[in-house]
Amino acid sequence: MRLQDTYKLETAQVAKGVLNGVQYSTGLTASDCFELGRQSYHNRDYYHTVLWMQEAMDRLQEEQNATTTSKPDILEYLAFSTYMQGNVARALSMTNELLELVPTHERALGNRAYYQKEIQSKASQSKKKRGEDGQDDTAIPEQNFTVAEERVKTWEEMTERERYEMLCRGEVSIPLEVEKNLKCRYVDRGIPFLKIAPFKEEEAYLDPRIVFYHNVIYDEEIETIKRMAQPRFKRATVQNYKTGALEIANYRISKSAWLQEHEHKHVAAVSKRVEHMTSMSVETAEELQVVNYGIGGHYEPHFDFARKEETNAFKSLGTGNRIATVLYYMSDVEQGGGTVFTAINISLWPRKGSAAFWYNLKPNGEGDFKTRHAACPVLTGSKWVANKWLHERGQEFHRPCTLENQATDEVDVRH
Ligand SMILES: O=C(O)CCC(=O)C(=O)O
Ligand SMILES: [Fe+2]
Repeated sequence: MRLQDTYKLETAQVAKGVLNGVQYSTGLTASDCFELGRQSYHNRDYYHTVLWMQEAMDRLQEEQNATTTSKPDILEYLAFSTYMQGNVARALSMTNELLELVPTHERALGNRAYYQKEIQSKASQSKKKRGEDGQDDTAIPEQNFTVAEERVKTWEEMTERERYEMLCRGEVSIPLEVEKNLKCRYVDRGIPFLKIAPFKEEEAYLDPRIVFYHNVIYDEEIETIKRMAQPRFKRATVQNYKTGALEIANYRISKSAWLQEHEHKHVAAVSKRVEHMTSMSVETAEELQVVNYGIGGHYEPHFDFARKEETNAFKSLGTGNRIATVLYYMSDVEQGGGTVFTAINISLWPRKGSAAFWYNLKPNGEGDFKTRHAACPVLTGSKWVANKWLHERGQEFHRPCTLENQATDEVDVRH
């Protein structure tokens, strides 16, 4: 249901196994759709119950020998959920249809009486109101459910959720005045090794500076890392805002594992490369966090740094706050799975072998709220990433702090 909403997928298309125009599977039967409707119903999600029960009904009509799902069952869910959605008249007509099929259906009889009473009491209420101006008051009011056409909202008017979903769907392109200043370059940072094989750096945004490095993790390293992480995978956790304790949360759905540099030369190499990429020390960095998102896996908008009030976060590490993030992409993702920044409205798309890098803290050590970001739900395929979080301690000579707010990060353009 989350995927359906985020990616605006039509129920009939999903039921056919078609996602954004790509045929993936053979499609769903009436009883599959019924089951999805039933699950939605149990989650009190009447909106999706109606969508999926309606689809079950359409499929049932097409299927010749459907045995597991029956029309009365569908009608019962459909009628009640339609009522819960506020359309009593339609709920009543569905209940009548159900009673034509099963005249003795007890719940339906009860519901019919209830719906009729509700409609009558609404009618008499509106009679009283209308009586005042002498208008016709005999008809039962028609339930009219046309949705007024909405004006397109500006970014400021949208909720973060709406922005997040739009960014995930790739509907937001970067403004021209921002894009025209973005550059790609080869960087060697004066490091002999990089002079031979410089990094391919691509700017994705300038304030805050978010860059991509391409071809910075090799297939062989990726294979090692995946192989090592797999047996250790646990459901990913998040830190409790107040206590600092690690907890499972529905806003982060993925599996993760931590790898140490000394465990394998490939882990060490990937970690060391972060130093070259960022010109910072990994001495105080966290271990490499490997993350795998399956279909529907996601991480809703968050900051990687700890806010002032989160006094317990990273306390035990004793290395200060998370100054920067390097996010290695270890797979392409067929559909979905972007990394989106909801405060500055940009989407990054996973590309196997690339890494994204940004500072979470401003040069004065305060958290940069513009770095708020999220991992979009994976629609098809599987997404693998590895996080390397750099900490403040040990960076004094690499990224000196300033008293000012403004970014002083110089772009290294040496060739
Ligand atoms: O997987 C992604 O694209 C982002 C992951 C992320 O933000 C995190 O793990 O903190
Ligand atoms: Fe993050």
